[in-house]
Amino acid sequence: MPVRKFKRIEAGSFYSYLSEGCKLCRRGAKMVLFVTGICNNSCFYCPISEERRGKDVVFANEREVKRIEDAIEEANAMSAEGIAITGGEPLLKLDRVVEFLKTFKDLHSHLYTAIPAKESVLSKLKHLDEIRFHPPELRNVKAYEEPIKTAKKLEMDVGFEIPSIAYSDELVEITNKLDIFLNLNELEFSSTNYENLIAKGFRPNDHYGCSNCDEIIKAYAENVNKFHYCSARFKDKAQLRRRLIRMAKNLPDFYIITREGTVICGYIEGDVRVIEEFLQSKGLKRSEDYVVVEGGVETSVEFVEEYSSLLKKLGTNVFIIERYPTSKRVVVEVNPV
Ligand SMILES: C[S@@+](CC[C@H](N)C(=O)[O-])C[C@H]1O[C@@H](n2cnc3c(N)ncnc32)[C@H](O)[C@@H]1O
Ligand code: SF4
Repeated sequence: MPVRKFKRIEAGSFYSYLSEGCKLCRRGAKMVLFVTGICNNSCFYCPISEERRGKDVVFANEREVKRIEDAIEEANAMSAEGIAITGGEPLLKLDRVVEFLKTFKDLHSHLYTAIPAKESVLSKLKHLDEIRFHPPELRNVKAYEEPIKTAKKLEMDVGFEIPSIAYSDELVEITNKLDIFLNLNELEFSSTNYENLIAKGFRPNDHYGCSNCDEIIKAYAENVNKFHYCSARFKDKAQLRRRLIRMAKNLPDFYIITREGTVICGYIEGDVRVIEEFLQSKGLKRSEDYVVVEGGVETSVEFVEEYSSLLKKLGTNVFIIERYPTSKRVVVEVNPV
């Protein structure tokens, strides 16, 4: 990979230009707002999961959003400094986007879209700081020239963002001519695009990125002035891990935070009323020393180790678990005490 003008190389990612949205994202400080799973395009590489694809669902990171308060709660849980508005196609739900922009107007915002939106639409996106256009399958790139000019006029930072599927002379020419940035994502494999990508000749690497896209990446890197390449490994190893650590730090102190951003704690499974009575009799305070979760209570490792026999006599099951600090609490390891 060429290194001539690139500022930093980390986990395979490198850049000559980094937008404010990318700076925050690299620090794990962006909350991803998935505005709708609906989209009128059908890119062969679209990575959207079955759970979301084609469905009018809203998520803030992994948390399903039924009311705007759910998104606010998630933003607080990770001390978000910015929002990344995506989908599906967010501009198909313009009112929702406008509402999110208003709610989070004090945070940095960037939006992904495959629609070459007109001024009548773009001008409604008040408070939007940054916009990234994606011409589906790199077709009809010219259609984005006017929207790019309009977005610049509206004082947004503007760029293209595409996966590394092919080199496009036209896209590079417009990027340099209009002095915008290009974010090139390493083409990522998912369960929903895997067969399509294999059929087109792409091959996955260890990080579900692309093992045979190097020539395409190199060509963009050599020809685009404001360039940023974001690898699948970087997204997983740095970006996600940093967001997890931010979330973990907002949990009560009894959780042990690992380098990967997971947390380790004691988990007491059983009748919450009985467990709470016991914990409080030992001087533990709710929210500070223990947390009520689905199916039981989480508390410190030391506590469950010390009181496991008594807790079992109360009819509970006692474990030490390692889990993600996210709203879904995905458990990665369980050890009975
Ligand atoms: C999934 S799209 C959703 C928003 C909007 N529909 C769009 O296409 O811009 C968000 C971003 O993911 C990028 N993308 C799509 N498929 C990808 C893949 N398989 N690997 C890496 N990036 C991908 C797109 O270029 C876009 O910038
Ligand atoms: S435009 Fe975006 S959401 Fe729609 S199919 Fe393409 S990548 Fe997926």
